Amino acid sequence: MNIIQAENYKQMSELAAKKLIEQINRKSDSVLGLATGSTPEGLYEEIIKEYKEGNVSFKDVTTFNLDEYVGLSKNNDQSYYYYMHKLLFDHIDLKTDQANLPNGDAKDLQEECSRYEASIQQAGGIDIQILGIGLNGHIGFNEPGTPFSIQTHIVDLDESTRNANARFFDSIDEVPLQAITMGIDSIMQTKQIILLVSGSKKAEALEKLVNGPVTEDFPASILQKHPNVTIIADSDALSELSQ
Ligand SMILES: O=P(O)(O)OC[C@H]1O[C@](O)(CO)[C@@H](O)[C@@H]1O
Repeated sequence: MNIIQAENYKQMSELAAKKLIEQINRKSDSVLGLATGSTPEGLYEEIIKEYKEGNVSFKDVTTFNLDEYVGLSKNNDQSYYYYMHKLLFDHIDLKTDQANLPNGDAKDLQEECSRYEASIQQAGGIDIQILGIGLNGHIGFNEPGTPFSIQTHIVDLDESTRNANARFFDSIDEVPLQAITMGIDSIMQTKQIILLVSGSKKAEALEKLVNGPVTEDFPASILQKHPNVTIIADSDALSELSQ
């Protein structure tokens, strides 16, 4: 694993944007894997800035998001569909039909998982995947105990994850109980991974990811086995590693 130390959140976001833009400028029809949560918000701001300055175009790019809540419609302002449009897609020249998220409002969720996984394969696989990490080591919404062999699937969200994400909702009761997420196997099949980690709250999780045992009890530990992972972390997140 290659670890890049950023001074702070802004620099982490700039470095990640630079890597994504280099990828697109090298291969205009790149397939990007995108993440939600607080961590990539700065990355998306940087990308929009670079796009507006004419440094990159997304017209041939395809994107796949990691996950989506079950039961929220696209118009719900807590859905990841809404988040991605508001924070990125509405500001760049990515074609709407090239921007993919699991449909958490599908009638047949199982079928939706298979359809989503197949559409990633049809697009030729993901060239570069952006990841964040949850405090309990989740990547996407793959909670501790998720089999490493699983592809896109429906998950019951951990109480700790619902609590962590309650800050985006009016109350914890409104946080969905389930989500659709790309599985660990789907993530491991991506060609390159950029993991973003910011803040002292994530320091312990990052230390476990890098130095801990590879175990389904801590899903992110599987990244030790991926051939091309770059971690971009700020100094607060790296505090447990550098001791
Ligand atoms: O960036 P945050 O908000 O700390 O979230 C960490 C991770 O948790 C999720 O939001 C899912 O809860 C992931 O999509 C994200 O990578």
